[in-house]
Amino acid sequence: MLQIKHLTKTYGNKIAVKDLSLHIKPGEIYGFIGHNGAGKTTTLRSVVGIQQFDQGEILIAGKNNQEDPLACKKVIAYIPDNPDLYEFMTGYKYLNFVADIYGVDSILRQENIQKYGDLFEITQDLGQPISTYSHGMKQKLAIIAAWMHNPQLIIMDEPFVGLDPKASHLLKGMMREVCEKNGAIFFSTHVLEVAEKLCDKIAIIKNGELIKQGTMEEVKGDESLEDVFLELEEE
Ligand SMILES: Nc1ncnc2c1ncn2[C@@H]1O[C@H](COP(=O)(O)OP(=O)(O)OP(=O)(O)O)[C@@H](O)[C@H]1O
Repeated sequence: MLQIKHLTKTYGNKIAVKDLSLHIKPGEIYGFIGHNGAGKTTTLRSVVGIQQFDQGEILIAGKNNQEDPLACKKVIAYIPDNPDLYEFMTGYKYLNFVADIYGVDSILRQENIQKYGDLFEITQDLGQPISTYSHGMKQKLAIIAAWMHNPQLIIMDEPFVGLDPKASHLLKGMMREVCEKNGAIFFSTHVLEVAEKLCDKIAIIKNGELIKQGTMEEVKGDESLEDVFLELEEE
């Protein structure tokens, strides 16, 4: 579903990501963890095609994201670390705007807006401008927008930040559902307890370089993910 091959990205003299390779298969929830400034956002932004990179290749469902960006964007959804939405739009307007971009038919969009609006308990707020929403409400709206076109690959940067416990629980279930339909999820998080419970596989990045990856068992063995992560950080 997603193949990152030898990705390198520099900002001036700073190497943000160095020779990073990862393979995420259909049906997998893949967690991406690392210290602040490790290179997670840089990697995710390169995958979704909103940032140029210096070297490497990224394939999404077999297509190169630089040579065929539209085909790639059609099958993915991206939730950035900060839900910077169009504040002047109402929630409804924003969801319809996203649905228009992806060509979602009117029946499916209404179903999705109703279903996820009710589940996240923001249906009654969808008529209000986004500028009046709390951080968590904006995050919920960004999640509903991401799920609007039934994407095959969902990329999320710190998706649980700002969500209340019920919404976090709901999102975890939605992530699992995507994978049961043979989709895949690649997401960054600092919440290691969530990663440990939720992820099939995990990659740990340190100073731009991948230092460990594999199934949860391969990465942590009998230890907790937190202990393994802290040990690797010390090395
Ligand atoms: N636009 C930019 N210009 C210059 N340097 C940048 C830019 N964006 C990121 N960096 C640098 O690249 C490195 C990786 O940053 P990145 O945002 O990818 O880290 P991260 O792992 O997502 O961190 P965090 O967990 O804090 O969100 C950091 O050293 C950061 O300072």
